[in-house]
This record gives sequence, structure tokens and C-alpha cells, in this order.
Amino acid sequence: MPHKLLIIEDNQSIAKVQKHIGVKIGFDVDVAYSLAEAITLIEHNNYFCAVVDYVLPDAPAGEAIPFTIGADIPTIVMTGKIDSQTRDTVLRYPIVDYITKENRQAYHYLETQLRRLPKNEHVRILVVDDSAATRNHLTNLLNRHNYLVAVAKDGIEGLAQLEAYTDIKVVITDNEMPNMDGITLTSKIRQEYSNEDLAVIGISSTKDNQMSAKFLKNGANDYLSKPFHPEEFYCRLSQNIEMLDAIATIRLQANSDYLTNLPNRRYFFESVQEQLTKNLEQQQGITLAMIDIDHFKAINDNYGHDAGDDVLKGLADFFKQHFPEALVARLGGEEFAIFFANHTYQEAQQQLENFRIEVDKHSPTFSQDNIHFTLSVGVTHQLKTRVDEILKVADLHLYTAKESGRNIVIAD
Ligand SMILES: Nc1nc2c(ncn2[C@@H]2O[C@H](COP(=O)(O)OP(=O)(O)OP(=O)(O)O)[C@@H](O)[C@H]2O)c(=O)[nH]1
Repeated sequence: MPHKLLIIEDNQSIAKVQKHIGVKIGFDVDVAYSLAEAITLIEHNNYFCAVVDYVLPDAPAGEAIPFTIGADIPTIVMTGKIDSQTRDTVLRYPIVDYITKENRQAYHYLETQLRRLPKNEHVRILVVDDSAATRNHLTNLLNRHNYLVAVAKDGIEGLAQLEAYTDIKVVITDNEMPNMDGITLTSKIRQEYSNEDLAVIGISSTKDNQMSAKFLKNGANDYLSKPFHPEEFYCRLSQNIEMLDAIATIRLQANSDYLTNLPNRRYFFESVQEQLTKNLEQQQGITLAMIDIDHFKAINDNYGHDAGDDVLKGLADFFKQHFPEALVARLGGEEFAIFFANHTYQEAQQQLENFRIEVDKHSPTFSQDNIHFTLSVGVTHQLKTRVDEILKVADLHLYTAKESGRNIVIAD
């Protein structure tokens, strides 16, 4: 079910633009052209958030704001008035944000905010501060933007919370705290997490004008002096989260195969090598298999390249369903590899044999052209120090599988 967005705006053209933005993001949008209409809609619907005009025919001075706030709807105020009295009136309410309708940039900003709010439901922020009042204040600010929150009253508790919640993306930490201060906490965090995985924002009310440099030199991504304005707090927080998201997206793209979305060759080599080093230390077995579609060239020749792509995508989905615990990658072309870290050799071989049989049976359901195909598989459990050496052994078995007529699993 899409989230519901309420727009309260009497200017029809502006309402149309806002609705377009909301629909583009994926909201189910209702528009009210007056406060009276909005009240009726709020009575009958559950809104995820609202965009509220400051001046309405039946609410000329921001009177609509307390209605959405009172109904617990996260509220973004849009206003054409930019005087400081209006701003002060607006900011007296616990709103998500206010945006002045000065130019096109305002609508880009609205779009950014509307995109962020649903995402924030999955982002956890850790607040570390020895003052209960500050912890509560920050928790309220964060809840207003839909973030999940964890709290700690010193650095030691902060580290424990990081262990307890693996979804923490940002740590906001005070410096002056008993047991462990914020700067020590930051440097300890950096021993475990890079600043591309977890952002740290230092906050302090100290007069020491070198505090921000101290935080940053110890690995913080950002710094805010207390007291800070909520607007600045939100802007810096969302900028840090956007940066983490952008890095995660780039990483995912660099590690995935564009056609099938499976991990690619580079990712497979890196993560198997890492796992291999661990297994060699612990003398634990591994299983690695190379899998190749039989006569794939003929599929391309007979049905066309797009149909060939369709087969590759269908097979990749089948891999994902069948091997949720193993690492499956597309090495290139019609060649795939699987790495089993936690299965006995017999179990892994059996799973591969079952998979070969299932593909022979069900492959026509994978593609629009109902193309039947089979797989040849080479599998090994020879533990060597390098991935490419193990792949070479699996590849030799794969060659034997092809030579022996295809549609077969050959193991050592
Ligand atoms: N549609 C499609 N075809 C691809 C892609 N990458 C490689 N191919 C084709 O995959 C085919 C692989 O052919 P071959 O290496 O001769 O192997 P084969 O026909 O499967 O024969 P055997 O492996 O001996 O059973 C070639 O025709 C490539 O052009 C891709 O991303 N999409």
C-alpha cells in the first residue's frame, strides 16, 4: 500500500505541481483547497505526511498547521511569506520543515524532503549524550523526521548500542561525558566502521574553538555547536545520510552484474578470497562450482540476443530462489559461479545436482519464448590459497562435463 500524502493548497497550479511531485515519488495524493476540506479528509484518512500552505482562504495566518500537527501528521509548511514573523510563527510548531515558495528550487527541495521521509523509517540514529534533556530533545527532533532512534548516556553505552543495533547509520555524540567522551568514542568507532559506512556527527557546547577540528581529526564526518537551530541540524543530518546512500549505491553498482543484478566477477573474487583466508586458517572445507548454459550461442542464434538476455535473467532469478545462503555470481557471458561456505561437500553436490535437474525441467518457464536449456556444472572442494586456482579446478571439471555430453555435474 502506498503512503498517503495530503496537500493543503488553495492555488490550483501550485497544488498540481505538488501533486505531480508526490505521485512521481509513489505517494497516494489527496488535495484539499481549504482548511475545511482538509479537516474532512483527515477525519476519513490516515496520512503519512502533509504539505500545508501557510495562507488559505479560511486559514489566513497558518491556522491549518495545528490541525495536521494535532492529527500527528508530519507536516511540511510551504509559504509565500518570507518575513521573520511568519518564520517564527511557523517554527513554533513541531513541523518537519518549512519551504518558501520563492523559486523552482523550492520544489526540488520539497521533492527531496518527501523522498527522504519514507526512507527515514529504515534509518536508525544513535544519540549519545549524558544529559537526559538533550537526549530527549534530539529524539523528538529525529522522531519528527521518522527516524528510528537509539540512545546512550556515554561512549561505552554508545559502543554497546552499535553492537546491539546493526542498522545504525549515524551517531550523534556529545563530547563531555563520564566514562568515555565523544572524541574517544569517535576514534573507537573508526577502528570498526569506515566513514563511508557510518557517519559520526559531533556536538558540543564547549567554548573550546578547536573542538570541531578535534572531532573531525578523530574521524567525525561533521560537527555542530550547541545550541543549534533544528533547521541546521536537519540539513546536516540529511546531507550526511544522502552521502552514505550515494556511496552505498555506487558500491552496489560496482559489485553487481548490470543484466541479472547478481554479484559480479569482481565481487565474487573479493568476497570468496576473504572467506578463503578465514577457512584456510580454520582448516574448514569449501565448495566452489562453475556453471555454464549448454549451447547458449544456439539460443542467441535461433531466438535473438534479447531472448538470450531473458534466459540469463530468468536463470539468475532461479539461482536466487534456490541458493539463498550461497554466494552466486555471474562471472560473464553465460557463465556463473557458486561458493558454499557452510555446507558439507556432499550437501553442496546434492544441491547442485537437484538444481541441474530442476533447470532441465523448468527452464521453459524462465523466458517469454519458453526456451528449454540445460546446464553443465564443474564442482570442487579443493582448498587452495587463491580463488583463481580453485576456479581453474572447477573449470577443468566443467570442461569434462561439456566433453561428456553436457547437462551433467562433474565433481572431484
Ligand atoms: N544474449 C546474450 N548473449 C551473450 C551475453 N554474453 C555472452 N553471450 C553469448 O554467449 C554465447 C556463448 O557461446 P559459446 O561460448 O560458444 O558457448 P555455448 O554456445 O554455450 O556452447 P557450450 O558452452 O559449449 O555448450 C556467445 O554467442 C556470446 O555472444 C549476454 O550478455 N547476452
